[in-house]
Amino acid sequence: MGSPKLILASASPRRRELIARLGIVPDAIAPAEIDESPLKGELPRDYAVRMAREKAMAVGGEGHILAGDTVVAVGRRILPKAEDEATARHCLELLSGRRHRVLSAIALRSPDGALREKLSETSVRFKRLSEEEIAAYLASGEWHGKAGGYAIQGAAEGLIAWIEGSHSGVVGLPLFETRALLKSAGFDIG
Ligand SMILES: Cc1cn([C@H]2C[C@H](O)[C@@H](COP(=O)(O)OP(=O)(O)OP(=O)(O)O)O2)c(=O)[nH]c1=O
Repeated sequence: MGSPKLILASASPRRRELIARLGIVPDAIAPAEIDESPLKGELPRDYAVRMAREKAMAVGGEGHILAGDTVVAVGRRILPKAEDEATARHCLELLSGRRHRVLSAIALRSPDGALREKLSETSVRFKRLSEEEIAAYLASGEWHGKAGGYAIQGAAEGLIAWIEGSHSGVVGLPLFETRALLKSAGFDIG
């Protein structure tokens, strides 16, 4: 018997590319529209898991539904997705020269209603960023729409001194956790 059907509840091309590295092509892609505001006092990891779960619940269709959510946190503080340059600058100034965490949660809803979740946690440290480095990175535009105002899969990796955890998790879909979750749901993965 082949693998069950998979629906990827995501608008992110990066999640599609990452899951392809496991040899999986989703049967359908269905972006989840949900309210992504954190609750008052919500911890970063709780927020990431809740978002992944809500995305998996928001999408319909026949098959297993996989969703993910990636959150950048400094201590208990959840950084925004940078939609404008001022926000991106603010994030980069905050991340400069210090360690932060990237929480990447995934949720898989099975046709029988069962919901499985996993969380990947990665520590990342940027070098101390000079004004020139920040200005050049802002000019690249790569921060646009990214949690925490950077994308490790682009030029920002040249500014990252150290990472411990899951590189794919930082990009948006932790492959170790995703493979384990899909396998436990009966997917045929080599
Ligand atoms: C830190 C970091 C974030 N990001 C991106 C991934 C996500 O686009 C974004 C986190 O937002 P998410 O809400 O996790 O994902 P999304 O809105 O892009 O897609 P969807 O909800 O439809 O699945 O930040 C990177 O691409 N690279 C990085 O290094």
